[in-house]
Amino acid sequence: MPTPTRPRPTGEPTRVDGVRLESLHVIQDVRGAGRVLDDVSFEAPAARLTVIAGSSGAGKTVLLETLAGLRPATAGSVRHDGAEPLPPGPEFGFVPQEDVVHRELPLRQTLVHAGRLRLPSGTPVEAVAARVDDVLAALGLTDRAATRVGALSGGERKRACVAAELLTRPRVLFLDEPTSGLDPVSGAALLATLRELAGNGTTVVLTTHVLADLPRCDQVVFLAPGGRLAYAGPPDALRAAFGAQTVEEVYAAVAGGAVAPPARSGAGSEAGSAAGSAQRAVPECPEAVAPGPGAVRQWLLLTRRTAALLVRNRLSVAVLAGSPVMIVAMFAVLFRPGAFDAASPDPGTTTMIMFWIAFGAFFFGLTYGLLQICTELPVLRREFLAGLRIGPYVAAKLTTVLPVLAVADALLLAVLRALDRLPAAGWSTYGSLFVTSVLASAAALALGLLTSAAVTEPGQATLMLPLLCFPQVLFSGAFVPVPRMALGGRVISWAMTNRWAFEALGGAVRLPALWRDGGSPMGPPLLASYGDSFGHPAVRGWVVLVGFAAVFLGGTWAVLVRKCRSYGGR
Ligand SMILES: Nc1ncnc2c1ncn2[C@@H]1O[C@H](COP(=O)(O)OP(=O)(O)OP(=O)(O)O)[C@@H](O)[C@H]1O
Repeated sequence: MPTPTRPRPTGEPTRVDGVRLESLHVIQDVRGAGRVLDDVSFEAPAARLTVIAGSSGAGKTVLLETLAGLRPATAGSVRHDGAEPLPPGPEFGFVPQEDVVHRELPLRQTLVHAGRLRLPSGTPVEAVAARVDDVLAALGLTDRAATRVGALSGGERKRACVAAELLTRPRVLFLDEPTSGLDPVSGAALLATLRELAGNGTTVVLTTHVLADLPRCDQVVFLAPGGRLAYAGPPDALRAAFGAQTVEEVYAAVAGGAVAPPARSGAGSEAGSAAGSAQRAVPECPEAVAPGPGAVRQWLLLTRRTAALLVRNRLSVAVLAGSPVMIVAMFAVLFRPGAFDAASPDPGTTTMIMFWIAFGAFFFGLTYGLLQICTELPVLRREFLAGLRIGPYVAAKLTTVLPVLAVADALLLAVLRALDRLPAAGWSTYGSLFVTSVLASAAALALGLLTSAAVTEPGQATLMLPLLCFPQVLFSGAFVPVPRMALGGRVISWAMTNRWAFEALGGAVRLPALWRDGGSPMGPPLLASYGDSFGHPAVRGWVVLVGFAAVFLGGTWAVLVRKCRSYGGR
């Protein structure tokens, strides 16, 4: 493992004007967990490093999110510079427990993407690059700039998350357990970096389980089980406040219900002064901060980033390239050539070829979509706080992945024609087959995105694959023609995109005429079974597929807005 490098100074660091934070008699009731914070009052002074400690489940994360203004308090209040917390903007930094930078790209490129999304609209590319270089140097990451984020050590990756936050020079930075899982040297280096940030004016608040973090901060806030404040004050007075020899003894005393006397802990007095100042304070007018990029620019930036991530992700590339190759290979060995020969067709095979083209297009779309969102939800939620809009985000997924799907669909049709598994027909027939395939893929991609947005982890998305595929096969109308289905089956088949794609494809290659006039004894009975399944204009199927895609994309948008707005359990 590379030795953690100490941050290097980069000329004269720009001082920022840190935010003074106050927690005033905060009570936080969480559904399912009861009272998590119980009358917590303290002040986190501007330009200081405050550490929130306490045993597991004491409410440290909830307190951090409440102090950050991400969770409204059930009772009591939180003040930033004596006023209501403003919605998060460029002056606000927040690093949750999960990593909030993509792992696929080199560190510098990752930060340039983050900078272009977060820095004010119109910031020149060179200025973004210069800012990224400054931040990399300030965090001692310059020599790791070309390394893929996923290949960084845990401590370096945590600093990479902090780097993304520093791009906008935040006045306040919240971090949830940034030193957890780091070796003592990496943890100490990160703490030193955060101290330096506080020295430059940023108010830094972090939660921790690491005892060594406590003496390195300016103030300790100690939570007792049940979310009561046990201590708030300087770290060097912590042990004395509990009559303890070691910090471990403090943990044990607090677990047993000990609370430091208010006068010594400073909690009461500071809370008092905080409350007083809250009444006195004239809410400061927030500095005018230039807005970030608008919706169209966000869409362009996200499209570029999604494309870069797509080609860098080995699993995506394997799925992108592997699925069409696998399906074409299976077609070639499964079906004999010439099934569409007008003089002696093979009606059963023509049905199956149409079905598997429809299902292939569906499968490409679904598999491409399923891992798109769930693998980066923590990044999206953090960027949402920084001003990213969900509409451009979902649109960027579509505009990046759909062209790849279109190429896969076109290749599938071209190879099948070249292998004589599709009829010799004109451009209008193949144009219709192509449009139907692309729309089937688009609807499936949208279904994949919706599923990816709705699940809580990638493993669940993978489990959803068979669940989503089975009904599309069974109720497509290929194996049991729709007119032969029971009433319930017919109703369900309406909701299957594969049914509409299958019928439009069958109509495009004129299956009814081939079966009726082709001279195969199998033709007329099949025609009787399928009824008028293929008798509608392809446009009908296209409209239905576009409708499904729109509904699924709308659902994806709604789910993501709900998930992003509920940051901090709201
Ligand atoms: N969204 C939520 N829904 C239900 N319970 C919650 C939610 N958020 C927090 N809690 C509960 O609130 C309590 C405090 O949680 P919190 O994550 O703040 O603890 P913590 O001190 O940070 O713990 P740890 O150190 O283990 O991370 C826990 O009992 C937790 O289960």
